[in-house]
Amino acid sequence: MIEPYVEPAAPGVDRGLTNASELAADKLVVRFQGLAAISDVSLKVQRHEVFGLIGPNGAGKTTLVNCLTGFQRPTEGRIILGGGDTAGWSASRFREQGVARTFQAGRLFKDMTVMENVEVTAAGLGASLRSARKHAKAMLGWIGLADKAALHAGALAYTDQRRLGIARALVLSPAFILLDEPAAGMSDAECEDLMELVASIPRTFTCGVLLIEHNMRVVMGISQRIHVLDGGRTIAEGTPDEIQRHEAVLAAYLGMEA
Ligand SMILES: Nc1ncnc2c1ncn2[C@@H]1O[C@H](COP(=O)(O)OP(=O)(O)OP(=O)(O)O)[C@@H](O)[C@H]1O
Repeated sequence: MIEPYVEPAAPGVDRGLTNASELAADKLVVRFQGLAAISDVSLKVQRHEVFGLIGPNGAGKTTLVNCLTGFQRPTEGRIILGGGDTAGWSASRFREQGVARTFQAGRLFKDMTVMENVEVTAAGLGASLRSARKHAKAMLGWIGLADKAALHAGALAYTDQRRLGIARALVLSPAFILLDEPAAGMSDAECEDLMELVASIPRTFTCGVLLIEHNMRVVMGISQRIHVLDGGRTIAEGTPDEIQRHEAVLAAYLGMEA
């Protein structure tokens, strides 16, 4: 059961970073030395939803998320945040404007405590240390890591490291959070907890979620809409029910464990 999130009385991190109701890719193309990793992909993530992004290995999911967060410049096309073009924005500008992400590899400060990991992230956006600490504490309580706040991040079990990554992204008070395979390596029971947690993000934080996930039970269970890539191209978009019956999707996954 997830605890209610209690926002600290004096938030140091501005919650109104952006009023954007949508984060969109418009006719996106990314080429690496001539190889098209993304070809003419358009999608829109809305602030009230969990939006799943799936596709076989090498489909272009991470490249797309890299573009949506300023880690990769599109070769063609645009990334639009709340109707405004983001051309030329750095990754830190995306973060400041309310687009946060987690990474497959975690990227935690392993020698710092769990609390410090969240605190420095909040402080990095300009919050005072006191207010960053308040936020970090509230966030760790919500995500279920309060009792591990004093441990080194490197000492956490893998699944708790994933939670910490999400806590760090959420403490930035984002309008959108992009989660790269949060369920990787988790047991069925851990996946259940994660599903409950991720599904609650839009209403708890007024924050849209883009979820890359290979675990079909997770992505089908909590996404309102799902976009499917294969070989850098869009092959389908729809509700979980529609996607599970979609012929091109079934063909793309044929022979793969889904
Ligand atoms: N920096 C890069 N330089 C060259 N090619 C790249 C680079 N990044 C990705 N690619 C290629 O682009 C294609 C899409 O890769 P990407 O990692 O986006 O796929 P993915 O759907 O996230 O895969 P996975 O599910 O395995 O993480 C692949 O063919 C990959 O080899």
